[in-house]
Amino acid sequence: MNIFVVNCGSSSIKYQLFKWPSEEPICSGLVERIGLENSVITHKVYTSAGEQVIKRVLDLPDHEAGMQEVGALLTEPGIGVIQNPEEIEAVGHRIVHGGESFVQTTIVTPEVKEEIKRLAILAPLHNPGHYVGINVAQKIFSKATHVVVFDTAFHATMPEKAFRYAIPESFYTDYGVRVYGFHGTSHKYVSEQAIAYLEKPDAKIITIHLGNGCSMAAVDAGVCVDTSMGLGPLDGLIMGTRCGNIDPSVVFFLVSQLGYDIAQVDNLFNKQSGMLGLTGFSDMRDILKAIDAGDEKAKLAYDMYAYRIKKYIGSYAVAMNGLDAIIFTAGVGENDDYLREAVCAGMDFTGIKLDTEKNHKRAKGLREVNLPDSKVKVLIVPTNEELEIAKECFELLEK
Ligand SMILES: Nc1ncnc2c1ncn2[C@@H]1O[C@H](COP(=O)(O)OP(=O)(O)O)[C@@H](O)[C@H]1O
Ligand SMILES: CC(=O)OP(=O)(O)O
Ligand SMILES: [Mg+2]
Repeated sequence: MNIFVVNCGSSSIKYQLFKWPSEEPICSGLVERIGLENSVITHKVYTSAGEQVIKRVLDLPDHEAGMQEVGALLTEPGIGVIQNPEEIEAVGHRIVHGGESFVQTTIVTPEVKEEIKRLAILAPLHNPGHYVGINVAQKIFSKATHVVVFDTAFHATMPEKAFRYAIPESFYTDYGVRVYGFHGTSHKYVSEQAIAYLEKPDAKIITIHLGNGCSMAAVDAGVCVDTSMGLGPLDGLIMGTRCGNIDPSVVFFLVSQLGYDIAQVDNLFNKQSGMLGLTGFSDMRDILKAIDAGDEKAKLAYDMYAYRIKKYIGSYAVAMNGLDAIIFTAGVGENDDYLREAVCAGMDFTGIKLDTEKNHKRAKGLREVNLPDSKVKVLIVPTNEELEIAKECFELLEK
């Protein structure tokens, strides 16, 4: 079976085509910097002779333009991996927010699409892209069964003391106002990889997913017990354009003193804040360049970003009463060695001792970058949300 997986992030589309059940990747790709100048498509075709990489720079204003470009690449003469889009039998879509209605992997129906669209109120940076992604993919892969896999699913195991907010109960019971948590497919995938690597099914692990959106999870014996994002993907860590954890008093101040309306507050916190608000750049590579050029604001923002992660490591280690491993994953977590160093610096009392030399080495795959006497393993585990989604997709269709 050919399973095509689409992961529309806030600024990117990741996609991968798999042969299933052999789990063989046929091609994959990444559309980056959507909505910014010079969007880049990196498309990889896997053959017995090796990997063929096709890179194209073009301006892609939105997810729709990106998806169309991806569809054309799959069948392009010379590099195409299929003759006809009808050869794709299933498409798995990554969906950030399924609200109370959807937690389990589900086949796309018009009702499912409407609910995903409606939930854009809770995930304004993601659900609109997902909705467009499903519609465009349904046109291109019209013969395929389309399936949605939710970011929230892995967090459904959290105990009530972790997922409830300290506001009157009726907001939870009547309206579902609670912590949902996101990036679940990634937290699940990397924690399972680490458990297998450590050969320790009862390991206490903190997963640190640092992409454009950033979140952490406390995973005890394979089960998520807490996570840093909340009702929507805005709480917790400092992100590319999102502020993360902030005192709600700031909202009162913006509204009562500065005359903001709620749409402006939403726009400020989701799109103009985080690293963008602090430095003028949302992409960590631009921030690293600015730091190199002596930009003090960029340096402060980087320190703040790392400091926020440290605080969650501390609280999750205490919440689980122990810690066997921390995992860095996603764009920043996997690639930014200076950030990993900044997070792990001065944490010896927790048992975390980074091997700076190993940490700076460029390498692929799961790797351990702690010193031999570190009580806590420091792991870099490349996430593979696409593989996990294909797996969920296949399991559903098999039933
Ligand atoms: N070599 C690198 N060094 C530092 N940051 C990097 C590097 N490569 C990618 N990133 C950062 O990773 C982030 C995107 O991560 P990704 O997981 O692809 O995000 P998303 O899925 O949310 O779109 C960007 O901020 C980008 O700057
Ligand atoms: C939930 C979320 O923030 O996703 P992303 O990192 O893809 O923006
Ligand atoms: Mg992502």
